[in-house]
Parts: sequence; structure tokens; C-alpha cells
Amino acid sequence: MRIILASSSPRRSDLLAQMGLKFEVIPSGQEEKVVENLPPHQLAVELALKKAESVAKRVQGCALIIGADTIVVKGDKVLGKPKDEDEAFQMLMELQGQVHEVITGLAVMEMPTRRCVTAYEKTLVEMAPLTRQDVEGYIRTGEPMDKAGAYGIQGLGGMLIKRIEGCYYNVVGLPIHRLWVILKEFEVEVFTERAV
Ligand SMILES: Cc1cn([C@H]2C[C@H](O)[C@@H](COP(=O)(O)OP(=O)(O)OP(=O)(O)O)O2)c(=O)[nH]c1=O
Repeated sequence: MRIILASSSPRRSDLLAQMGLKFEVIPSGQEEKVVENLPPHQLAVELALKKAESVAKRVQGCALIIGADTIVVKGDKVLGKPKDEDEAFQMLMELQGQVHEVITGLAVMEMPTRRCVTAYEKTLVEMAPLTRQDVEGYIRTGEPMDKAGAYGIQGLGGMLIKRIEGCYYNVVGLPIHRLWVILKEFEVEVFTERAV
């Protein structure tokens, strides 16, 4: 079965490759607009679904299309990717010294049947207390800019994280256990060859 990742995120490509799958990447180009007042996990699923659907429209023949969306939730605020460095600063000052949630919504759509399975994964993340200087220094590295909540746990941002509870890969942008469970529903075989 042809597998298509509907995402421009290099982290998601790396993680899907880690699952041993051969796949193509077709970015959805979907804008992540928070239109409705949905609970955060439903919002993440909705955005993942929109990405999968937008790629489905452009695909002919049989394919499985994977959409994902990662958001950071702090209290009643949903943080996406910062639009500039000022916003990255605000986000990190809000997250430092506190526990927040990272939610990734997943949508897997089979074409041409349009059969679709959705799910989400939630991870608790505790960020260390940070000074303004810490935050300014981190922003100067450029790492926060394309990431939800303005940090990347897989990079320099890993130093800011004291503890997580739940799936690490979910924080990076693709909960590979949860995705494996969905792919099994579509009878995708991941353990096909010797990996080592
Ligand atoms: C919290 C966190 C997020 N991220 C990234 C994962 C996602 O790429 C990004 C969240 O943005 P998304 O909107 O989920 O994805 P994207 O815009 O990068 O790609 P596309 O819409 O094409 O699928 O934040 C990390 O890399 N590390 C982290 O620790």
C-alpha cells in the first residue's frame, strides 16, 4: 500500500522512517487555524484530519494518508508555532517552571474508500524554571521558531525539560506507538525485514 505523509515536518519524516516504512511526503499546505472553540484534543484531531483530507483530494488510486498536528496546552491556552521571536519569548516565559501538555492529533485516511481512523496522544512535560537570559539565548539559536510551544525537546530544548510523563515521540510530533496501532487496523506490516 502506498503511504503518504501529509506533513512538511522533517521530524515527522524521520519518525515515520524509524517505523521502517517506505513513504512519500506531500505537505498539506493546510493553514492551522483555530476556528472552533473545541477542546484541545479535538482541535488537534480536527487539524490532523484537515491535513489528511487536503492531500487526499490531490491523490489518485490507492493510498494511506497520514496527517498529524501537534499543539501545546497550558491551562486554557493552546500554543501553536510562534509567529515571531516576541511570541516565542511570551510562550517560553509562560511554560518555564510549569507543567504543560503536548497533544498530537493523528488522522489516517485510506483512499479511495475514504475510511478514516483518528486518535490523539497526550504527554505531560515539565519545563525547568528559566531566566529571561536563558529564554533570550535559546531564541537566538533559532530552534524555537517552527515548533509548537517554541521549543524542541529533541534538540537544544531538551536541556530545558526536567521530566515528561507519556510518549516522548508524541512531543517531537509523531506518536509512533499510537500510529502503529492505527496502521495495524489497515493491515500495514511494519516488521518486514531484518533491521539490524
Ligand atoms: C513541542 C515540540 C514540537 N515540535 C514540532 C513538531 C511539529 O513539526 C511542530 C508543530 O507544528 P505542526 O503544525 O503540528 O506541524 P508542522 O507545521 O511542522 O508541519 P505540517 O503542518 O506540514 O504537518 O512542532 C518539535 O519538533 N519538538 C517539540 O518538542
